[in-house]
Amino acid sequence: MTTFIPEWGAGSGRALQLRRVLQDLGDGAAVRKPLLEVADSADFFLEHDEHGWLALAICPARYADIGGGQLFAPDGRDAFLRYLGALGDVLAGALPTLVVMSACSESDTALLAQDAAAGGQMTLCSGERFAQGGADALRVLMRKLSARQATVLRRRYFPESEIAGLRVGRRTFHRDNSAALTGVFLDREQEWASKLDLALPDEQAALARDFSVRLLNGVAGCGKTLIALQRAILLAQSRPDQQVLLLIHNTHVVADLMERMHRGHLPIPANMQMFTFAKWAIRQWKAVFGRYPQMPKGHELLGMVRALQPRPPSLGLDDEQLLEEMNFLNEALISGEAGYLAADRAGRGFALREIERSQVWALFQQLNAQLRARGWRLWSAIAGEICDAAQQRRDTRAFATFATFDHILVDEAQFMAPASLQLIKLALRPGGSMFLCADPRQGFLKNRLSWKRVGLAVAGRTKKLRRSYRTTKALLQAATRMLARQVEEDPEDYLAPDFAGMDEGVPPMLVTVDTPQDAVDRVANEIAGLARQSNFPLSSILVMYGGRVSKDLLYASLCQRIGAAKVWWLNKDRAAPPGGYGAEHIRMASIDTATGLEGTFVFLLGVEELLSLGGHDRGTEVRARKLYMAMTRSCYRLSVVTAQALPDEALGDIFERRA
Ligand SMILES: Nc1ncnc2c1ncn2[C@@H]1O[C@H](COP(=O)(O)OP(=O)(O)OP(=O)(O)O)[C@@H](O)[C@H]1O
Repeated sequence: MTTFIPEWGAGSGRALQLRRVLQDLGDGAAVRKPLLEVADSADFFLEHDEHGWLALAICPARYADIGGGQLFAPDGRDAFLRYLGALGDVLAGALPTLVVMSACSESDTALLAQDAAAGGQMTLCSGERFAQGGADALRVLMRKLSARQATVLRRRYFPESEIAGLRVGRRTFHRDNSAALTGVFLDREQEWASKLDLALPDEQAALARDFSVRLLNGVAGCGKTLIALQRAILLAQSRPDQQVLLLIHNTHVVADLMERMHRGHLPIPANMQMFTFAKWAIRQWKAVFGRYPQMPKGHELLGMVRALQPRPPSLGLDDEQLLEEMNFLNEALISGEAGYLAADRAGRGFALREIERSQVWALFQQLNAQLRARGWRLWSAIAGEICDAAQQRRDTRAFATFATFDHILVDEAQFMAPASLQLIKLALRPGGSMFLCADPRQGFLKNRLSWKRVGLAVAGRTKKLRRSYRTTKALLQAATRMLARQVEEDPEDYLAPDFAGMDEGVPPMLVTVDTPQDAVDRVANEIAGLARQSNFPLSSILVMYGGRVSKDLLYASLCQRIGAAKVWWLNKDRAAPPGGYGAEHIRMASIDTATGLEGTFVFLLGVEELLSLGGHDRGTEVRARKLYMAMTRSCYRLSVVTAQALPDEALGDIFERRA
């Protein structure tokens, strides 16, 4: 089937007829319509894997308007000739162009063609002939373009699909400079996904009175973040009177994207904003309540929870589990005990009987009262409090400074709680659109929740992407095998990766050392070795650490080996690298905040806890998903360094072991 980019809905009779012909081009063909204003553009650009390219222009002018026959009216004729001249000018005439004179008869079109002396790569035909000739006639007219010509064409008419500022990835050290000349673009499926619903006929757009939602489900590294970013920019550029918001889960990814945009010379349009959800939610809270929310520090909060627990604890929950359950109450927007007793806690990892739920509810009330007395609140309460306030006032327009948007795009939506999604919905203007990107396999932070349960009708509005551009086959297979062994996937969300055509690569490596200090030394040594090889940019190196090593020691060792200005500790220098954008640096991040990041060479240490898999409880599932996320950060080589010997059978067929 021909891929229409953007997809067309049912339109007028004439559009349907056109679509029918183009549809017959079949598999391997794409029909692109420029979405940004480009002077003198044809209406469509047809690309066929075997036959090449063809520009297609539909000219609705009638013969008399152009001044056909012997009485050529100079104005109409000149304008028509200028129109043809501009169309034929693309790629110095190398691109064949078909102009369909949709309102002219066959004979009139023949006269026009003669008179206009359209020749070479320019063909004129009547609407009738176009319908008769069908896709076969189009294939005959198509011509292959060189990679460079195709790049010039795509940069001119579809600049939004070019991947700017591409940094890591295996091609970085293949020293493939040809990418600069031939460009790297979203693949057809990605481009299609990035432009879904962007050319709805008016009658369909009017149907989306409330708001429209799309879900992009994709395997790790299939380009979800990229697609969300490109779509947000395109929306902002093509609809300058509308407001666009891109929400990203991870602060580091925002910083990383800013750096990438800086490198690709891509400015953020004035009507687009990019935030982490947390930062945005705090701003919205302030807009509603007039001040910034205050929250206790982690240890203060745990202390309060501990003090609440009866002694000896009768609930069988440790302090962290109790706090997690209280956060669940906020995140699931549960507002009363009855609601809690009836709530679906599937996937929470521990069961609670009715009497226990009542106890938790009472403790939750006590904690909230204590927090309130100090002017504090749980972070998890932020989104729900705004939603409640909106409900009481019935309308968010009552909050003068509450920001609303025409389009909201959410990356890593698998981490969003129902309350967060509710807040996002609240910020959507009527008729707005919501575009969610998710990889359910990496969803280790939130409990299994279906989109339906959070009020988002994504059935039939979900696109799945299975091809990873980041990792190698060996790495993705290893991560997939590890996860499959530990986690029973939800069939609704299951997404089998497509391994076809991937670089083979080598399996991940597991290095066992004696102590956590040795693990730090080993990683610092390897990185110093890589840094000495001038063909590996430092930015291709990512170090992720877990709780079993000293992060300060790791940072100090790396700084000592390669220089403090060359180590970007993302959890410390949150917004920008120490040497500023554009400078070379390795990146170091806690595994808890590494979602969305990537590196050609990835080092993972201090994660012994994650490697002790086994069993099928919720804790194991959470650890396995986290390990899966971490393993799929690597584009090429992954080294895991552990200070704890693992039994051979544990991860024997997942990792290649090294001493
Ligand atoms: N068509 C493409 N051609 C070349 N590189 C691509 C293409 N699509 C994506 N990439 C690259 O693949 C990498 C992964 O993309 P991205 O981070 O957007 O994936 P993701 O689906 O968000 O991953 P994850 O969910 O695992 O964080 C990026 O380096 C991106 O630039």
